[in-house]
Amino acid sequence: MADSTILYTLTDEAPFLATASFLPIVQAYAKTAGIAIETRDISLAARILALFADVLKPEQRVNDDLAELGHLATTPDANIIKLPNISASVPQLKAAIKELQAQGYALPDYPDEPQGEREKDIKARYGKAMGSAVNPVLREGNSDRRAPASVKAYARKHPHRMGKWSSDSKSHVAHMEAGDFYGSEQSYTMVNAGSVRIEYTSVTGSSFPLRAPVPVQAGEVIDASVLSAQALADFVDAEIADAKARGVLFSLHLKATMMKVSDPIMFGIAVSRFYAPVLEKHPRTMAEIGFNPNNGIGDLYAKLGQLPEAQRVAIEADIAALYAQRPGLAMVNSDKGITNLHVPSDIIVDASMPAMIRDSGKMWNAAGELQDTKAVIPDRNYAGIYQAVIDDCREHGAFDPATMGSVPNVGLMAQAAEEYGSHDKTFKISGDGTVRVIDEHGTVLLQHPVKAGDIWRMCQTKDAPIRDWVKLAVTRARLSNTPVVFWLDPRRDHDRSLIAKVATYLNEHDTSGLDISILSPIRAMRHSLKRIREGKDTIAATGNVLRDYLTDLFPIMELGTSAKMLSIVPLMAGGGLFETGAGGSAPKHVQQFVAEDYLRWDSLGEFLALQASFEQLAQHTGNARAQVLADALDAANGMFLDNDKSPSRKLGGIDNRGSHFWLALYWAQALAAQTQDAELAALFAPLAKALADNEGRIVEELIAVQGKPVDIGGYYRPDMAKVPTAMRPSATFNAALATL
Ligand SMILES: NC(=O)C1=CN([C@@H]2O[C@H](COP(=O)(O)OP(=O)(O)OC[C@H]3O[C@@H](n4cnc5c(N)ncnc54)[C@H](OP(=O)(O)O)[C@@H]3O)[C@@H](O)[C@H]2O)C=CC1
Ligand SMILES: O=C(O)CCC(=O)C(=O)O
Ligand SMILES: [Mg+2]
Repeated sequence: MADSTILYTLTDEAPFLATASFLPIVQAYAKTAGIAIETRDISLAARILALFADVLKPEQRVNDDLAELGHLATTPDANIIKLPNISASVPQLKAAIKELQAQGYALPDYPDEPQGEREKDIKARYGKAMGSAVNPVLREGNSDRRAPASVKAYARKHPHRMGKWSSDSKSHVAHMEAGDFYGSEQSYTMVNAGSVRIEYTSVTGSSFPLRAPVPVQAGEVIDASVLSAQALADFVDAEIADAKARGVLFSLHLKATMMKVSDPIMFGIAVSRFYAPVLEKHPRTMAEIGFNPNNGIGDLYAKLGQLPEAQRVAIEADIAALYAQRPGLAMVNSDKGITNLHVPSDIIVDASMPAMIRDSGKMWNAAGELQDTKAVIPDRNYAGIYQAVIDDCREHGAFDPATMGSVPNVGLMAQAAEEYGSHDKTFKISGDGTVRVIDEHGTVLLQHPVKAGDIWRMCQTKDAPIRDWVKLAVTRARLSNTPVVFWLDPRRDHDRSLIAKVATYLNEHDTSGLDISILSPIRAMRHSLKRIREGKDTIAATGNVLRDYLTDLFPIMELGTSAKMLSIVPLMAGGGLFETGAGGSAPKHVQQFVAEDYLRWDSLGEFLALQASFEQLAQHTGNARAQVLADALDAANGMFLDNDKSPSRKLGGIDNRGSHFWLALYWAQALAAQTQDAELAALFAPLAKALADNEGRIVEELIAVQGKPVDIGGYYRPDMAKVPTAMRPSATFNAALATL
């Protein structure tokens, strides 16, 4: 890679569309400082194509850009801007395969139940594109996510609407009391580097390894835990009955995308229990059509079409009768009849719980009204934090974005830390027995009795990332003069291992005058909420899961969205990975765009990431102009916020494309006005003038296209001839940019 190169990722859905409008601006401006902005395609479609190069025609083959970026992330030269991408559930994966096949790619179908070696290989390959397959590869550093001061000031000036809370809200979180991962966790800190084997022994005494030995480093923390399938099923049954008795909606919140092995199984158990009367009445039909509850009840609806009319109608009637007896299900889309149990990727806990909390603790019912809800989050490791927020809102009312403080996050994330790296060590257990983790000397480090159907998993957390995480927390506390709380639970074995390491590594730093504490997650939540109501900030230093949860929760409460977050990953090898915002790829936005040519995606996260990326490049390469670009972009971001140029939600205002115009204008103006680099100022002065002079016309051209359906020639792999046309509809703006 040339010195002055920034790699900008092409991803999926809304952020991909936004890139078609924003990237030409960035490339034009960056060029003036000799900076090349190259793209790398890590979309779901591109990742699938890279995995199946051997079955494609030579001209259809694509480079494995993700592997390239993953390697780069371990080098000091890395400067990567990473937009959110799809972490595909099985239904999404199948839809992407179908679309690519229709576009002429000879990909094999996804085999649900692989027969023979060839199909097993196909399924294993698709498995690599499934779920959270990108972030863990790139995240070779820990996470620093926060609302920059300008963004916080904007939110205080323009507080978003927060649903009112009432003290008699019946909404609550339900979790298991036993038999979950929390209750069974065991942890061990490796003394020496080497490897461990994961061995299953049946009750009859036969043993086999569940996978190849796992390499481990000295000082690495390994954990194992097991979730009882029976206990989960019993729990779900009880919660269905309780939701009915209390007259609240039933909703399930998991992370089936990122926890791609465990959580689809848990989701499937909930689907099986909720629809048990129907599924148990028609077992043969269910097997015939190949219904898999792990893919959601949407899979059943999709497959019912294969049945003869009479049979289909009978099952549909049984489902309708079941709905009359069951508690109401929370809806993902009540207009379209999409329930909380339809597709596992529709109820991703990090985004779905904050949305509920923002909406007065309610979710949508089938009639399209908001209603109190039972949020089912089975495992106790993290469920309690959401109950703490609900308790706080019931007692004190909704949070006030105009006055509330902030909770920045320093997250332990590097090298697939903790649960988020566990999917290749997570197993659905085939029969009753024991699972053991054994070192090279034959010493049993961890062991659990298991039953058929249970989910057993092992997590790994390497020592260097823990040390780096503590350092990052101290650095952020010092730089921002903010107290830091480590969210660690002394009742968890893993967290106790971490508490010991945190104590050790804190000693490596000058912590004089800093306020550093360790609290269990529920206490840490209560403490942070109390302070936030007083307008005070508290850094949350958390593990990987809480990082994910809190960096949607707090931004959504404080800023109305996680799109406005600065999300930096200082890579341990010295480079920088700049994530954009803390949210996802917003599928709902694409639906709206295709229907009415209006994209409400907010690119502020991209703007913030770009500023940080230019700054890193300036420091790493000594390119002074990169710093001028960064400073001017910082000023432009301030102007953008002051003038409230984020896309509005509805047709008629400026959308994502319009917001890019304003950013380009403010950035050009800031570059023309700066005095550090006179040549650069002279270069941007005519553009700044042209954009300002033509503002009315450009905005008009951008708004004129709205209101009609738009064809982008594909969802997972849109047509690259159609997308730029759709995303760059202002001839005047395009012509002005071309003069640079
Ligand atoms: N870093 C990553 O790569 C991440 C990827 N994902 C992936 O994204 C997909 C969707 O996930 P989901 O959990 O639904 O979460 P999303 O964050 O995509 O969507 C939830 C809602 O958040 C709002 N939102 C998020 N980002 C923006 C933005 N930049 N501008 C405006 N609004 C925004 C939208 O609200 P509204 O509709 O009200 O405007 C959106 O509907 C999944 O495939 C998931 O795996 C998820 C999280 C992170
Ligand atoms: O990688 C994913 O699937 C989601 C990542 C995510 O939600 C986050 O990091 O906040
Ligand atoms: Mg998240």
